[in-house]
Amino acid sequence: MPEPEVYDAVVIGSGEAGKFMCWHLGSLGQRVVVVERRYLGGACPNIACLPSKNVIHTAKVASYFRRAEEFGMRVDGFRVDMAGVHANKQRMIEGLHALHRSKFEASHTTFLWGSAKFVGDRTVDVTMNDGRETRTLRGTRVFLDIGSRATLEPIPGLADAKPLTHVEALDLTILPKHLVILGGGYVGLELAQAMRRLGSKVTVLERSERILPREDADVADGIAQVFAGEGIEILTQAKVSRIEGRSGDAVRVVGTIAGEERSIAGSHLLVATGRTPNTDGLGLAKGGIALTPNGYVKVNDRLETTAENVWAMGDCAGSPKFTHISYEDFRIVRDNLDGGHRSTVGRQVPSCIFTDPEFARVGLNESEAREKKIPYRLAKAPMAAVLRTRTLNETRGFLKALIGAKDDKVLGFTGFGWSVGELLPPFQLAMKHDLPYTAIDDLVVTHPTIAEGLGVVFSGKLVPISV
Ligand SMILES: Cc1cc2nc3c(=O)[nH]c(=O)nc-3n(C[C@H](O)[C@H](O)[C@H](O)COP(=O)(O)OP(=O)(O)OC[C@H]3O[C@@H](n4cnc5c(N)ncnc54)[C@H](O)[C@@H]3O)c2cc1C
Ligand SMILES: NC(=O)c1ccc[n+]([C@@H]2O[C@H](COP(=O)([O-])OP(=O)(O)OC[C@H]3O[C@@H](n4cnc5c(N)ncnc54)[C@H](O)[C@@H]3O)[C@@H](O)[C@H]2O)c1
Repeated sequence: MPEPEVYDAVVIGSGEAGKFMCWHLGSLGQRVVVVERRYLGGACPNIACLPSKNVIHTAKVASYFRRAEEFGMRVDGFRVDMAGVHANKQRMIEGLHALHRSKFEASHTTFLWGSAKFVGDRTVDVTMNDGRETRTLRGTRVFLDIGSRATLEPIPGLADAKPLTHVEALDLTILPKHLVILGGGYVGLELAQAMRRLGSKVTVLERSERILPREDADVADGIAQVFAGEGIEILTQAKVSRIEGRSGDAVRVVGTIAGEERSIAGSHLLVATGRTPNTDGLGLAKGGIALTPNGYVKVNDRLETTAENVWAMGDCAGSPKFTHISYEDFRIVRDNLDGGHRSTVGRQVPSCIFTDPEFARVGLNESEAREKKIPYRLAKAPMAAVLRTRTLNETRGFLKALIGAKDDKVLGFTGFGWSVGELLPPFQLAMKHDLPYTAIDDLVVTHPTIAEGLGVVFSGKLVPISV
């Protein structure tokens, strides 16, 4: 083995946690190197959160064209130019790249484009993308933030069908005639509605009894109703036995829907059936880094791996797969390096699905309360009671909060409606600092804002629900 280049910190993967670790340690004057094989700044700005929200917003613009008459406009025909949709998204990504480059430069991080592979304790070989000589790096500390990728289940014919994943779907410059989507979860639902609004025929196949199987039935039903109104076909209880043909040309999904033999033909196939950690092919065992049975890096509640002075953060560590959670992973590790005692145990995991209307949740929902036998009092109100929604012609949905059966603690909040993701923080604050729900209800909130929902949700009686 050649003599390694020694750094204070070797960061593998420039995703959310990895880049913040570089910027933090670099700003302290430490010698930091990051190895990134493809995406400057990781998945979020390149192929996941931000590009998908950009395309989703463009699709919303398209939906406004279709709704023009409702607002008193006359639009004499319009046409979606997918190359233009793509170009708009690319411009946003280029801006994000510039931002990332400036932060890596400001923190004096050495940025290496290449793939890292462990060859020993805290030591990696880097195969450089530009074909130059392999470099060997050793870190006093090593941080893994290698992310995850779309799962390709071993369904006969699936790999040969060359399906789209979110990566290719977000890079389309032509509109699929009929997009068939495997999976009615986060990726499947967000992209289903966006592609439908841009003009594709869309069919979603979900193996469970309903889309978003972990969420409450009223949320899943609400989204299903909106989708039906927009002409999106949702087929639940889908058991796919094989795929024929090729995505981009003609593809056919064969199996049963609710027990009945079916064959669904489309022009394109998108897989959105969950994630697989990028932990293969990295020689982690050579670095003394163990994996869980599901292939995630094995970590404790401080995100320490089985190798001393090696941490894993984000998707690859099996953390809930959200950018804000990867960022929180970074904060936990950062604070513990400074002598803190932060842990992943019991942390809040807020989430938002950017369908239109969007769905947001933090803490307990009704299904979990039933499952865990936690009695609660339910506050629920329609979004139409938040008067801002009437000014926007966006009255669909509801808000609900779960309050303790015997005290005024906030157990959880779920919103399905216009901009409800913005309502999460006050509930989070109350939950984190043990404030009663009345602390939220008592706020003087600007009129007319969606934030008035914070009071509206409590405007009726709290209904006791026994479980
Ligand atoms: C379509 C889509 C939309 C999403 N939307 C949202 C959203 O709106 N909000 C939200 O919170 N979350 C969203 N997510 C989830 C979110 O994108 C991920 O949870 C988050 O990006 C994970 O970040 P990370 O820090 O784990 O690593 P990543 O951002 O995945 O970064 C890992 C990096 O490591 C690099 N890498 C891997 N192996 C190696 C190696 N051997 N050598 C060198 N480099 C390597 C990869 O190239 C990658 O750049 C979305 C996901 C998808 C797929
Ligand atoms: N807005 C956001 O924050 C956002 C957006 C996109 C993705 N994400 C993150 O990325 C993760 C991955 O997203 P995802 O949509 O790939 O996974 P997911 O777990 O959210 O949903 C996958 C869905 O596919 C279904 N499924 C699995 N195998 C199937 C099969 N063979 N046939 C039909 N249905 C099948 C599952 O029952 C599930 O409902 C999410 O869980 C989330 O953490 C977040």
